[in-house]
Amino acid sequence: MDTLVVDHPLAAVRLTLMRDARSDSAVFRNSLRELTQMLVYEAMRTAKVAAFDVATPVATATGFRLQDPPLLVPVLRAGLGMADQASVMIPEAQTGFVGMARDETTHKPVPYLEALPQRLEGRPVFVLDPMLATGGSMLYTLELLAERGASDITAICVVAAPEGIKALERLGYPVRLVTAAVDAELNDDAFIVPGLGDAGDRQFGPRYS
Ligand SMILES: O=P(O)(O)OC[C@H]1O[C@H](OP(=O)(O)OP(=O)(O)O)[C@H](O)[C@@H]1O
Ligand SMILES: O=c1cc[nH]c(=O)[nH]1
Ligand SMILES: [Mg+2]
Repeated sequence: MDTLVVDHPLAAVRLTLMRDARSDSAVFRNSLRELTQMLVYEAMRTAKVAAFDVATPVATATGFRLQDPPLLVPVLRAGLGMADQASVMIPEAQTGFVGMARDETTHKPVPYLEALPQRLEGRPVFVLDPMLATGGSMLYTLELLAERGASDITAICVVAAPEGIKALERLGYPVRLVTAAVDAELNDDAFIVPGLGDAGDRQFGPRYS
């Protein structure tokens, strides 16, 4: 799988604030927003543009517009904290939603929301979820997207575990990964180590199912 680790001092500083257990939810959310800006910027580096003439006050210049703005798909809850900033970066983008929560015993995702276009052939999709741990939640999302014909998918994460990356590679979905870090491993609770804890709880507090 094509994996881009965004290794930049400004990204590292935001990631550090997110990792720091002393950061409160306001600091955590703000750091996630700022980091999302950098991840989306890098994810869009290879986006196709269409050229057109634009009149400056002086002469004609070549201007550019995005040829195929991606569909943004935040995975609730934690991905919600990335959605607004991704839309700021790509104002032309539309947004679909997927919601799921891991069962704390089995670590398998339990879906509760699916709001996506019926057809996604030829349309780039950016899945927004800060955490790729076992990969179960991302795989479920990729399945929904592939069923609708998506074949150009970018998973934008903050921290990825090797186990999750391997799971994505094993199933061979048409996906590339953009992340701020690849961490060491998962612990017995399937949390990423060192990770940053529960990205949903750290933004919003405990989950009420
Ligand atoms: O790779 P996986 O093992 O599937 O774990 C990753 C998932 O866990 C987190 O969500 P969580 O289930 O905690 O829900 P939340 O966002 O509501 O907290 C995270 O945002 C991912 O969606
Ligand atoms: O470390 C982890 C693993 C799954 N979900 C999280 O929010 N954090
Ligand atoms: Mg959570």
